Amino acid sequence: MSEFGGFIQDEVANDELDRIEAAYGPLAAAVRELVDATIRSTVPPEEAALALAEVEAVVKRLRAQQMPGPAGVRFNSEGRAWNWGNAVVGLRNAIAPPLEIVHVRSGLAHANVDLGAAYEGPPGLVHGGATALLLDHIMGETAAAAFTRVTFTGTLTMVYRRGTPLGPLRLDARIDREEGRKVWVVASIGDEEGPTVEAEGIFIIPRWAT
Ligand SMILES: CCCCCCCC(=O)SCCNC(=O)CCNC(=O)[C@H](O)C(C)(C)COP(=O)(O)OP(=O)(O)OC[C@H]1O[C@@H](n2cnc3c(N)ncnc32)[C@H](O)[C@@H]1OP(=O)(O)O
Repeated sequence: MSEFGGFIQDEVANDELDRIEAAYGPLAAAVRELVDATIRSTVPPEEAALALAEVEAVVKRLRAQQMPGPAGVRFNSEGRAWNWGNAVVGLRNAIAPPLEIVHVRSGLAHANVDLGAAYEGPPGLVHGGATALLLDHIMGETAAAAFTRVTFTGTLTMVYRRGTPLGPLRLDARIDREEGRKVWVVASIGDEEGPTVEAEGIFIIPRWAT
């Protein structure tokens, strides 16, 4: 294994990656269910205590073999890249919705997502930090121009026009302009009535990546 700016070359074969993802993807989906069920359950406390013992047993089973730190962003020489722990798109991260981003072309992307009880801020509405999280990520991927370059968020501005209801939402992002190592991206998240949050960001191609 070797590392470039935190991106790790890890020669796991594609068919082995498929096997791992086929097992861990559904596991993460079940943990997302667990998060939602834990928030919304109305079973008596004694029943919750029994559930705790079962969850602790599962944690123990998974802790039997662990990576020493976070999952990182990895790639192999077969052209595959994976970021299983990513907070927005990570296949193995139950905190990630996960967002499935469609890159229409370089610099233009959208995504549909359904946010449930785990993303609540004000009653019935998405937490303002959660909308910023999702927007930051889709904007970052958009700035990266179909993964042909590395970009980091430099400045992010959010305008919250109205509350974002929990439920089905759509995100849109596009590159507005570029100048040297700076890429301006505009984006929005909203429901069927239109945008609820509009964002503008300056994404920087770091000096070390040029
Ligand atoms: C595909 C993966 C998608 C990932 C999506 C998620 C996106 C993220 O959340 S990234 C994580 C959050 N962001 C960070 O942690 C970034 C932390 N900051 C840094 O690493 C650095 O400060 C970095 C990379 C932004 C800039 O560093 P560096 O390359 O040394 O910039 P530097 O040479 O000083 O400046 C280059 C240009 O950018 C401008 N610039 C630098 N920092 C900023 C900033 N924060 N905001 C606006 N402009 C900036 C400079 O003014 C300069 O402009 P000009 O060329 O006109 O003079």
